[in-house]
Amino acid sequence: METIFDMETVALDDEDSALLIIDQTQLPGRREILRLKDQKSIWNAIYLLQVRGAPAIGVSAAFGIYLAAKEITETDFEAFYAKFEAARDYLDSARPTAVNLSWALRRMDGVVRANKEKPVEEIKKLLLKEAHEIKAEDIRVCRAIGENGLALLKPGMGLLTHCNAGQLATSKYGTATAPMYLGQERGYDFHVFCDETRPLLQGARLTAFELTEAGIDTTLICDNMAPSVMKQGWVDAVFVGCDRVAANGDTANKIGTSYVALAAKQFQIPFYVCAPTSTIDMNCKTGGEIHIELRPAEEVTEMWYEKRMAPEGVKVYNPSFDVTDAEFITAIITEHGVAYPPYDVSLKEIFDKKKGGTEK
Ligand SMILES: CSC[C@@H](O)[C@@H](O)C(=O)COP(=O)(O)O
Repeated sequence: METIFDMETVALDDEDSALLIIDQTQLPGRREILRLKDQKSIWNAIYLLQVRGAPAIGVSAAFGIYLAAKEITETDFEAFYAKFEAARDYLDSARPTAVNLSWALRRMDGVVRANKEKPVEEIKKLLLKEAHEIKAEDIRVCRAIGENGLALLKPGMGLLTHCNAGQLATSKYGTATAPMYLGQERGYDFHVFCDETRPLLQGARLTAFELTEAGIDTTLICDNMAPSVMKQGWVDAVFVGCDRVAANGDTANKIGTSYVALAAKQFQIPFYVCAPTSTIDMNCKTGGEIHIELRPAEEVTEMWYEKRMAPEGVKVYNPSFDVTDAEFITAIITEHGVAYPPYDVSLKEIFDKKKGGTEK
């Protein structure tokens, strides 16, 4: 039977002008590939979390804006660019916190602006190439994060993760899960605890699913059980992903992450953030500047339950992310190396190293 690792989280069918995604809202029960052919359905897929996770959103946006550009019939650059900009801003409005969305769209926009002297048809080809490169880069970046993360671990360790920063959130390997997958390949025999991650259950539905599918020893826990599991000495390190890292190391990730970090600090367990440099926003000085997405009340009161479980009329506060202060983060693992506090210095060094290389 086809496993989730035989499927692509995000792909492009250029011939059919369609963005292909695994519908993550159906997992683990159904493995359905959606073919998205218009901008509204791509926007909806991002907003409704049919495709989710910061890097996967970035790759979807890159293919999405390419498809939008392909549809534009104007051959005059100014007329083409006016429509391109409108499509770019529309996609960018789907979700605010994961910086990879605007990062990928900015990168695609850069291709258009840098080639404005060329015929529009040529620009479209360059956009296609750039979108494929963003995806290929995502795979290389996740693998490098996996190697850098694994170097911090020993065989037989107990790990804990929150939300899904896995293969389903990226093009391959995941970020927080990459050291787990590489460890599995190399016989490390990790034991992984997955927080279920209320309210949308990305940990239960997605992380527990992909880790068990990979044959990794996995235990699902409710979010409020992490301190108890830590107290019993079952967790040697926490690995989480991120949606936006500020220049001082403050990190926005799925709601509940900061509570895991607090518990890890209490039990002196290293707390690692796995961060592609595309998720580090050096223009954002501190976590206080990060726009936290608020989501509909129904996600808390009734979604995933057969019957509504909360009283009608109750007020609901449903932020999708929280910010973990830098002081709770042991290290930030990037594709260019591991950054330790003080992050304002070490993250700058990581970017200097990146500039010396070929990646954007
Ligand atoms: C490598 S994915 C990192 C983050 O995007 C992930 O941890 C997360 O918070 C995802 O939130 P989601 O709302 O499911 O998109």
